[in-house]
Amino acid sequence: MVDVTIIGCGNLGSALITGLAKAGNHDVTAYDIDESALERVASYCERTTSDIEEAATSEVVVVAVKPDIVETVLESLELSADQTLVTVAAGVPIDFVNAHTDATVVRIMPNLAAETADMAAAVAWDEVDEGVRALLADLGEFVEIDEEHMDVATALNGSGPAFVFYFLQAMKRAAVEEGLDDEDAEVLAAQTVKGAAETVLRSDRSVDELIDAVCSPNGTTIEGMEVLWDSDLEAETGDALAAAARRSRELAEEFEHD
Ligand SMILES: NC(=O)C1=CN([C@@H]2O[C@H](COP(=O)(O)OP(=O)(O)OC[C@H]3O[C@@H](n4cnc5c(N)ncnc54)[C@H](O)[C@@H]3O)[C@@H](O)[C@H]2O)C=CC1
Ligand SMILES: O=C(O)[C@@H]1CCC=N1
Repeated sequence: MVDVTIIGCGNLGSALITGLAKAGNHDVTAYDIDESALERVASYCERTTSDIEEAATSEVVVVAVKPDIVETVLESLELSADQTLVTVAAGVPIDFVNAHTDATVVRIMPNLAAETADMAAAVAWDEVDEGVRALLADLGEFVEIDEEHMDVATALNGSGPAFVFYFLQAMKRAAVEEGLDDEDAEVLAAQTVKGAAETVLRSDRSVDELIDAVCSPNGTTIEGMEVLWDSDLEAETGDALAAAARRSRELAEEFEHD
């Protein structure tokens, strides 16, 4: 059992807590200044606290507050060199966090699918941290990247779930327009996205080969694919990703000027 504290139990912090509870390999302490946030996660963790000193005793301390609150939290958090501080905040550089703590700093870009242990995460570290590696492995898939690529990771796997939710909803709405029941359409759209993603992760075939495998000659799929290939969807998706990455770089600049 690795002791982990999650500081900030909002959307992301609570997803991490729920996912870790599912895996069962961590002793989790939840800390927040908002009592109602602690109440919402209480059944998924070993303890909740609003005492920062108690929160600071774990081997791994994850700071999951909004980027503009990170500095306040770091200033109240006394960690030692044998502890690890994990930062998840968009745009907050490792150097900034290092300047506020004696702990080893690991920067990750997680996502909301931590809740079901289906998280995609990118991690940047000077040296592999075994405690964080085990935590990430429990929550889904992760890749190691250089910190300079954190902005694009933030856009791809941090913001990415929202982009996929949007696409899923567009598929669902179109099916409802064609007459399908709303709930049935949601189940079919969501399971289709999940299955397609699993297929990409588990298959040796490229995405283009997989598209080809669904497109029967003179069948239905090719008719839809022709519409997508003729559309601006690929360019628009690229623009959405670029806009999110640009915002991550902007946030980082704010920290460099501090
Ligand atoms: N929401 C997402 O999908 C993702 C968020 N992140 C990062 O995670 C961080 C948190 O984002 P969200 O969970 O969406 O925000 P949120 O607003 O849902 O949650 C933040 C939590 O921090 C708490 N908080 C505020 N001040 C605090 C303090 N001084 N001490 C302790 N707790 C405090 C709030 O009460 C709240 O429960 C951000 O830095 C964001 O960039 C990263 C990847 C994905
Ligand atoms: O929108 C945001 O700023 C955070 C970071 C990545 C996902 N949510």
